[in-house]
Amino acid sequence: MNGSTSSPRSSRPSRPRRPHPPKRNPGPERPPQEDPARRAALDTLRAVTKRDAYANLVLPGLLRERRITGRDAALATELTYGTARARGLLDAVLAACSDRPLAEIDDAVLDALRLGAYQLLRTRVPAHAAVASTVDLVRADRGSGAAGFANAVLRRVTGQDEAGWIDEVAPDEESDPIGYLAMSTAHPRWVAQAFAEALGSRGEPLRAALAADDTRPIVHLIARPGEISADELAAITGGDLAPYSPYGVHLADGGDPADLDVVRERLAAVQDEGSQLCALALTRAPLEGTDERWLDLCAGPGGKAALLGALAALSDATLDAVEKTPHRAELIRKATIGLPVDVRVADGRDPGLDGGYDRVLVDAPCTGLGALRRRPEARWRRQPSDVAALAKLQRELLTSALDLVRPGGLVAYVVCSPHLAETVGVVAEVARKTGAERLDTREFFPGVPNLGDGPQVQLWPHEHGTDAMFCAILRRPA
Ligand SMILES: C[S@@+](CC[C@H](N)C(=O)[O-])C[C@H]1O[C@@H](n2cnc3c(N)ncnc32)[C@H](O)[C@@H]1O
Repeated sequence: MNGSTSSPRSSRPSRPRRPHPPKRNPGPERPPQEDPARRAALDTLRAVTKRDAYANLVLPGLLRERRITGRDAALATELTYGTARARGLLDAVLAACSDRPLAEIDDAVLDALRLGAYQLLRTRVPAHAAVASTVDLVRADRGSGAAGFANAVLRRVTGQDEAGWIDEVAPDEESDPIGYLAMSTAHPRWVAQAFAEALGSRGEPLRAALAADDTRPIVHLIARPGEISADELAAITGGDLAPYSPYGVHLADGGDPADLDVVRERLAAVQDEGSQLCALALTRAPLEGTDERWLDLCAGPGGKAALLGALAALSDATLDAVEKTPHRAELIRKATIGLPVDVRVADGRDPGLDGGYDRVLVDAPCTGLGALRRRPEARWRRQPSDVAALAKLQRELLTSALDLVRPGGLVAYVVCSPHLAETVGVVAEVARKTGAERLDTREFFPGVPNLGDGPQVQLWPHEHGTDAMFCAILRRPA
């Protein structure tokens, strides 16, 4: 606990909480001075807390609606995403600075406190501005009593910088290195533990992997094979050729890629380079016999299906795309217009298909722990209890894929997660039960460094600049 905390939790008598003053009472001291960037940030954080919204979907709409642009928009974005990512660390600090448990603090006040604490600990916003602007927001939303409380808590936060607070609230680094790294990089402990197990590290690689979740990902585009080359796409967009995917382009900065003419005309699309590489790996693995019927068993919203469909068109093959959710199946249809792709709404575990496919992709539903940098709040929303149910579904889908592929045919199992229970755990068990052969998948990622001991491939943001995609290619026994 912070020594300056005025009334320790244990000494507080339990008594009914007073209702907050009416919302419209601005308090006697001064009228609230709302800053549009911080208001947009707080309103987005409220939507994340109240209705499980995605910050990166809510905020752009709010900015547009309120005509917030330029530096204000940049500030709102930085504060919103930064606060959502750092939530666990901010909560630990706020708990140390508050004389009541966080669970007893009004949601709206707590979200504002997080926003204020984030500015104090992780930005260069002057402390007085961070405190005053947050107190103004709280006063406007919850009145002067709550504003006084927020002011007191945030003043305690100003007592130390981030490093000082980490020393105080994190587990001991020597005896619990994973717990320490989890707190200092603002990750739930179970996520840090899962990364540590996948990396085989509790040291620098783990720190780098966790830190990479706080970096803003560069937009990756894919030049649709047969329509436009990566060189042409790079020249049109001013981007750089991707280091590993022959179809990939990295966009330097700024702007909404959906506004690009090449994207609107479907010559290119937004797709992480790791996703491109995993879909390509399936097509690169050598196959004896026929090679004309491909299947994507979990295809929505259609990113990999569009790439596979374009490659299928170039090699006289066809692709069947299965998706359980009708609206996502519709997205596949849109993404694959003009390609030899047949979309079917079905459960991939029993899709009612004849089988006999030459190549099958299983891009299974997963925790998404490999793409935490894309969804600011995701690390706090996922629960360790999600993993077992997903792993069961993943095993069933992979088993179904091996059933649908012809003898000697190939299956790529892909997830956007490094969690061992979703990756090697699934592949090892299904391979054992079905007798499928695990190929050295690293061979189908030519030029990509640091792929470990194989046979599977685990990509990492801090190593490869991609999402943490996992890929294993299996062959059904002939
Ligand atoms: C990781 S996403 C696939 C991403 C896609 N391959 C792409 O590149 O755009 C997994 C998809 O599987 C779908 N899904 C979930 N359970 C399924 C099931 N039992 N059968 C088929 N699809 C399922 C989800 O709706 C989701 O669209």
